[in-house]
Amino acid sequence: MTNKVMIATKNKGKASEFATLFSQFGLEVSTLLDIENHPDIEETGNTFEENARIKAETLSLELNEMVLADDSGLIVDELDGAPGIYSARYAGVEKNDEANIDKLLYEMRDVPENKRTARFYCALALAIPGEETIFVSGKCEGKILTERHGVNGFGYDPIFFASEVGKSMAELTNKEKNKISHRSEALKNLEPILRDLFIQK
Ligand SMILES: O=c1nc[nH]c2c1ncn2[C@H]1C[C@H](O)[C@@H](COP(=O)(O)OP(=O)(O)OP(=O)(O)O)O1
Ligand SMILES: [Mg+2]
Repeated sequence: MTNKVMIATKNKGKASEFATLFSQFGLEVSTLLDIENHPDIEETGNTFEENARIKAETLSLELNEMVLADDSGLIVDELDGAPGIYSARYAGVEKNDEANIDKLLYEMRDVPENKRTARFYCALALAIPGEETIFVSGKCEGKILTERHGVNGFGYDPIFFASEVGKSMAELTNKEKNKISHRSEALKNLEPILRDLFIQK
């Protein structure tokens, strides 16, 4: 077994977090960003898990190797769970973080502090050729801020107040975020499976 994990993502923020997280296991990561001109894999599912499955299995079939995929997003209680699986395209244009934040701040403009609860959710799918795809998930509880704080991270991080640390996600270093994030919690749940797969035999 190689010491590389292929991740079906084009998101640089995720790629960087996974690189740090997997380095703890002595594993390196590659992503769709390393494959020249790879087309986007369309997310046609109705749940985070379905979309993670589509991304992982599509690339796994194409490469005939094990592939991990992450489908994640922000769930806002006052907005009945929106933007949810549509987080990346909330403002209409695909993957425009600034426009997505602006839209969310606008939708939440009249919502008082005690009703601004939200959570990040991450579904991971691990597709292995010839085997059933494995799913794990993680979440991170917080609140939607009324303006941007911090410059680190990606996506909605500047307006997500992480309750556990009392700061916005974008005020955390990559290492600090990895201690509390939905993504790291999901990966912790995958750890025993990864150990089995990568154990030296
Ligand atoms: O830790 C996070 N901190 C801030 N924002 C986050 C985080 N995790 C997910 N998010 C947001 C970004 C994007 O608006 C959506 C993910 O959408 P999602 O389809 O899973 O990822 P994506 O399209 O950016 O990359 P890809 O599908 O190639 O993995 O949720
Ligand atoms: Mg996506």
